[in-house]
Amino acid sequence: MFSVRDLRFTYPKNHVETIKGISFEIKKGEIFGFLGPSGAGKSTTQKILIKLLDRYQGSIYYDSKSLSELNESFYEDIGVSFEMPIHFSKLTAMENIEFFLKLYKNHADIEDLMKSVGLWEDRNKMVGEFSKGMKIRLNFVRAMLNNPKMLFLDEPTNGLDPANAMILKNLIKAYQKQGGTVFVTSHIMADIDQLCDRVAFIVDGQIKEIDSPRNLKIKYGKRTIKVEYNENNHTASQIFDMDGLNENGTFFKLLKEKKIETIHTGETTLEEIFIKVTGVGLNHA
Ligand SMILES: Nc1ncnc2c1ncn2[C@@H]1O[C@H](COP(=O)(O)OP(=O)(O)OP(=O)(O)O)[C@@H](O)[C@H]1O
Repeated sequence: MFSVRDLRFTYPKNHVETIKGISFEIKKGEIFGFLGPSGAGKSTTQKILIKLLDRYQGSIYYDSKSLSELNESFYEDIGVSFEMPIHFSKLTAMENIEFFLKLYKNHADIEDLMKSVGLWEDRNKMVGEFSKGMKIRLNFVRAMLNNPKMLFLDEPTNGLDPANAMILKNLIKAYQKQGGTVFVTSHIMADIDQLCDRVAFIVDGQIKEIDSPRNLKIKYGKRTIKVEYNENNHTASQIFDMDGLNENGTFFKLLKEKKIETIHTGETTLEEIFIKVTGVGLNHA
């Protein structure tokens, strides 16, 4: 869907590059994430991809066409959500939708869309009366009004409580199931882990690693197993190497003779991997 090669960008008044030669591809139908600390260049990259910033160096292709040569029709293809919900609170949900629908030639089936987010019954309520969760769902509807082939989401769960964050993540996954492609930025490791098919680690305008969260965990995770068991009414534990486990006599003896409490693989979290790969934490500014 997108192919980005050696992208470089400097803000007009800055002397140093904000984006320092990054390359990546976003495949059709995938949820692709940019994970990085504040100031890494996530929003800047998104703004370039949605043609809000130009004068970049390098090449960007969208659906095999050079992004710089695409006209306004590009906006018929994409949906964007860069903000916490902002709606006209004195208008009903439907009035809000009708207002923004006028911006597009392509129109989604609004009844379907509103039903899919569970807001159809509330369509004639004033948005001012909506709960935070309802506003978030309405914001998602706004990004979907033109039936986009691709969604751009900047820090979508920032400031949301876990329940509302989950609502939003489920909507994003449902969109993907229907064939949509998503580019999402976040500094929240759990979002990326739960949502993304592939993730790029970005720090200081550079991509340090790109892969699926699962592959990253396999690549950087510890190949160990920790067994916790009861020993004289206390919890004891032993760590075993996963390699050669099928021939490890001590491991089998433990399973046979002790009351096992837990068995865990030595999985590394994405955050730990991020620090390992980039040398900085996700909250580093
Ligand atoms: N309009 C601008 N003019 C000059 N510099 C800017 C501008 N917008 C952003 N920057 C700088 O570019 C760098 C990258 O910013 P960007 O917003 O892309 O980071 P980010 O990874 O999205 O961070 P955050 O998670 O805080 O949004 C930062 O150093 C920021 O100060």
